[in-house]
Amino acid sequence: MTAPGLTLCGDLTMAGAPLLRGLALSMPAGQWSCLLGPSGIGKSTIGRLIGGLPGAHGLTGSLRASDGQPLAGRVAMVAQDGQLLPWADLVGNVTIGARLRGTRPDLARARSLLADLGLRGLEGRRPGELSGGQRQRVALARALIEDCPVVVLDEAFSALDAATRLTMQDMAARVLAGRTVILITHDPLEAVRMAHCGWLLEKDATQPLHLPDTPTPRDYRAPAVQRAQADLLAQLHGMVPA
Ligand SMILES: Nc1ncnc2c1ncn2[C@@H]1O[C@H](COP(=O)(O)OP(=O)(O)OP(=O)(O)O)[C@@H](O)[C@H]1O
Repeated sequence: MTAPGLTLCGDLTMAGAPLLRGLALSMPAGQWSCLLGPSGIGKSTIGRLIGGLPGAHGLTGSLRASDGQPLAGRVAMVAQDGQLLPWADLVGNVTIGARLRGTRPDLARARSLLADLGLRGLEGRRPGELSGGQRQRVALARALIEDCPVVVLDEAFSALDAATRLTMQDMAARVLAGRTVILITHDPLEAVRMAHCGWLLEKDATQPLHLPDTPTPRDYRAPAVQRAQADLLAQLHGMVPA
């Protein structure tokens, strides 16, 4: 699997009204690109656009993969709440894509992915019998089984406590290595730990993030990480009306 880079240029609308103008985002192949910005600015809308999900949004401009091939069928999404099926067990949740397509689900691979993500022995449980962190791992397994080269993580770790979040971020970096990841987050530390590049979104401007030039996932204790986190938090704080 070779992951393409993505470029998104132009103006985004929501229900016919302007949402984000002058986008010029270049998301490198096989790396993590982060989208940050105030609530309601349009981060998830960009995720849905990349994922090809329907909605009231429109783009005047272009969204292209660097290999020139269509993106359809090559993007997996992991959402904040995991969007698991409450009545299906974990294997049923992980294999839902195949079932919906009417193809034979790969049950062995589903079990193997669940085991890789630390969920061995829980395969027969329903999502309601799991912790929030375990549910997030099931959502990640469901994205991984599709073997898509592009993965959108939309607030995928936001429901977790701080320590579990760090563990999940490290695990995601490991299992998603080589894929092009779009990380949508509210958390400046998550952006600074995980992203190779990123942008702070504003209605009419897109500012690149200043991230440490070190390998990811970065150590949250490193002075450069702490400085970048504080600077980003100050920028975000300045964008919230008093
Ligand atoms: N179907 C819709 N019809 C009209 N407006 C919508 C629709 N879906 C979303 N919006 C609006 O589009 C804007 C962008 O929403 P989006 O979910 O992309 O923001 P976000 O930056 O991800 O926000 P948050 O950080 O709060 O999740 C918001 O103002 C939202 O109210």
